[in-house]
Amino acid sequence: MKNAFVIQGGKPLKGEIIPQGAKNEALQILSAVLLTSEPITISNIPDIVDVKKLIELLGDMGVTVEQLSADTYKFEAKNINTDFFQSDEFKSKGGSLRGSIMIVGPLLARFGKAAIPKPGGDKIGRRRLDTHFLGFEKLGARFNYNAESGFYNVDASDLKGTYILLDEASVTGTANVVMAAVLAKGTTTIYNAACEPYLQQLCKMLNRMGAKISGIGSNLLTIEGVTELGGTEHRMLPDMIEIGSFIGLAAMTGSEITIKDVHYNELGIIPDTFKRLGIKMELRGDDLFIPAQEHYEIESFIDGSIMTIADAPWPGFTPDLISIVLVVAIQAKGSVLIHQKMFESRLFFVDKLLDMGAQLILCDPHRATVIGLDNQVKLRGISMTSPDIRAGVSLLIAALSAQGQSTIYNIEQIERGYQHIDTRLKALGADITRI
Ligand SMILES: CC(=O)N[C@H]1[C@@H](OP(=O)(O)OP(=O)(O)OC[C@H]2O[C@@H](n3ccc(=O)[nH]c3=O)[C@H](O)[C@@H]2O)O[C@H](CO)[C@@H](O)[C@@H]1O
Ligand SMILES: C=C(OP(=O)(O)O)C(=O)O
Repeated sequence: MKNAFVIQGGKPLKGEIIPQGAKNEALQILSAVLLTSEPITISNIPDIVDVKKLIELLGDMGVTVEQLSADTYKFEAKNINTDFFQSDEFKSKGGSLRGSIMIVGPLLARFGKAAIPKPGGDKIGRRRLDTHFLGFEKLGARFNYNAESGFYNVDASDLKGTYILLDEASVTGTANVVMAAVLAKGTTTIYNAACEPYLQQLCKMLNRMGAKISGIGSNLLTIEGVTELGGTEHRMLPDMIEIGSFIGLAAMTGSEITIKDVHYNELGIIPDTFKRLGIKMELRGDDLFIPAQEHYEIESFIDGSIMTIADAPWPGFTPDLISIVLVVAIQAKGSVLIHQKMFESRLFFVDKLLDMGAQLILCDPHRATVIGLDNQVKLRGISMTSPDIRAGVSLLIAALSAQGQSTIYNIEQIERGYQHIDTRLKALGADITRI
């Protein structure tokens, strides 16, 4: 299997790119098909490794999966084999991606039991699951850890609605608890709920299936339990993290790129955050046009102090774009403090950027100061390994902007979340070879 990209950098790109369907929405929406025995048709499903793994896992459990077109599937969770959850196969497949944790909520809601293997996902710091466990427990679930098998078995034969104050606004945690609560008896109130567009999309889909969720888009959700849910159709939003990545790519490589059908109103603070780095963009209909820019200048705060870009739960700036912002700042004019608050190991990839010639200081595991080069000096190509999905794309952007050849190993990390990325960037003129 070919697992590296060789990139000849320094060539400006040009053209149109269509963002894929959202990875993190897809993982929630696909898990929700387990909530009903009726058919659910989902379109704009991204063709990426994590999503394919989850679809395969659903099939292993007994869900009928029919692919209707390249990005549209029909699912029918009529006959679910609950014994599968104790198998080694489930342990290895379920344990290989983060999103698999979200099948637990629907399974508890519909079958009263589930098992949880330790989930995968990026190694970007501690990734605890307390919010999921505490939420399920509040609804009446009981956990039993089997040290021998490495599974948490959960029993939830009688879920009852209640008031739940989440210990943090966890994205997958909120989705999981919502999916458990929709079929619980009585009313559940979830406060400090995460409210990313992923969750809004999930709640809207559940309501179309017959659920009664109000407060969508806020951090206070009220869910009146119903006895059963029916089928529906759902279309995934474009991936806002991919859109942010393409904005960064355009700026850093001095390219003119049009990002098609971005659903601008769902992008929250993302465009404004890139604008704070001085990146110009224009909304044309629902397409985002990024002009070729030789220079972009980082703004200061109103009091004249140095700009800080930090992540926060939605509607704050998503942590999944912090690595991209960091890389793009390297060729800006001015300085910026990048603060990755949520994850403690997500900035360590900057040692590769230093090797490429970036001017930055890693202040501590959470913070890096970038002193922009203003395109006076180009980065130089090197060989490097991608540690996680977003660092991987950031390194790819850096490599495309650099002089000379770069090699990025471990591109499985990138392909976990970016669909056919080499082919799509080649269509814009990028020189990328897979080896
Ligand atoms: C499959 C999926 O959807 N993955 C996303 C999901 O992961 P996931 O749902 O696993 O992440 P969580 O939202 O649970 O939390 C992420 C990290 O942030 C910390 N935290 C969380 C909330 C908070 O208010 N304060 C805080 O510090 C948590 O302790 C944890 O370390 O959300 C993350 C945070 O947007 C994203 O990076 C991941 O891409
Ligand atoms: C960290 C991410 O994904 P996961 O939660 O699947 O590891 C991400 O999408 O940036």
